[in-house]
Amino acid sequence: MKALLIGEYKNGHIDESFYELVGFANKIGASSVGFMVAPLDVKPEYDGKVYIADISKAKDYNPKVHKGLILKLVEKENPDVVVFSHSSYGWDLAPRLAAALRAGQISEVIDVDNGEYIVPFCNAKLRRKVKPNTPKAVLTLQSGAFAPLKNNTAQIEPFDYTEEDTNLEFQGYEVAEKTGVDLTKAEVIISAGRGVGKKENIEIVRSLAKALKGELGASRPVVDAGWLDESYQVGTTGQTVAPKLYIACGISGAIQHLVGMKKSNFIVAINKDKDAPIAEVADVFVAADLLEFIPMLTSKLTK
Ligand SMILES: Cc1cc2nc3c(=O)[nH]c(=O)nc-3n(C[C@H](O)[C@H](O)[C@H](O)COP(=O)(O)OP(=O)(O)OC[C@H]3O[C@@H](n4cnc5c(N)ncnc54)[C@H](O)[C@@H]3O)c2cc1C
Repeated sequence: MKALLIGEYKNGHIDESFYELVGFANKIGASSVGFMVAPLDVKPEYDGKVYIADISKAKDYNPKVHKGLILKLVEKENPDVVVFSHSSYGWDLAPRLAAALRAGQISEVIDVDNGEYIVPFCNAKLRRKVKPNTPKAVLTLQSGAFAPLKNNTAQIEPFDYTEEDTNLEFQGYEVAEKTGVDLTKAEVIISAGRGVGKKENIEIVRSLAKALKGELGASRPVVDAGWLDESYQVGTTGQTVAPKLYIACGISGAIQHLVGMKKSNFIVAINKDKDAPIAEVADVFVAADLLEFIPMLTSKLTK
């Protein structure tokens, strides 16, 4: 098995997600080569060869140009799998590449089992195993699903730029405006999940946050339901946090939530389902109905 790992270079540095692709290749026992559009003097910490297309010519992003480069490299290296991060770059480029290669595309891989790729579905409530039935496959990997792997400085090989596309011009990155609460600086976060049941019950979690002098956070369904605004959301499409203490209340532990909070120093999960996946990352798991347990805990703390 050979993997072509597509890294991303953004705002002056290699995106750390590249090393998760390296970790993935290592996990499946594949040999690998890397590729990224970057300055030619970039230094990926990767034990192997990384092809670099000059970013001053190919620009940060242009789907036609970047696809053209990768197609050329696929011809040269003949990988079995081309691997992207499940980022906006990967979302846009992986399907284009798969269509051009007539290869199966598997999005949001979170694990591998005996040659089958595991991906979430039904809003990540369930997982299924998928196996491509084409000789090559194009994958995107969910961020945080594979442990990053860094090695020595890579051997760099400049990769020629030939494609041109004058119809599109890269305009730059725009950072989404931050409104509301900034959870990235909080030392204590108490997050409410769908398990709170209804908007009014958010107050139960808010009281605990107040008693612990912490900030209130939320999983996505709580935001989608309009119980809290999106500035409270933790996860892939919310904030990434690393507080000293994170208490997940009625949160199942979907990968998209875990990615945003699993670097917390100490994690407590309160969940009535003792088999909830959040148990895998929790230091303390309280198997209880949060509607009974949290008011008791808050009253002890405020006595
Ligand atoms: C592209 C994409 C991006 C996403 N981005 C994010 C993101 O940034 N952040 C995010 O959080 N999610 C995100 N999601 C959604 C994610 O996949 C999950 O659906 C979501 O995290 C589940 O939220 P939850 O754990 O609150 O709800 P559920 O999965 O419904 O879990 C509720 C939990 O509460 C427990 N529970 C129920 N009642 C009680 C009670 N009375 N007491 C105690 N426990 C109880 C249940 O046992 C269950 O474990 C994303 C999904 C997609 C597809």
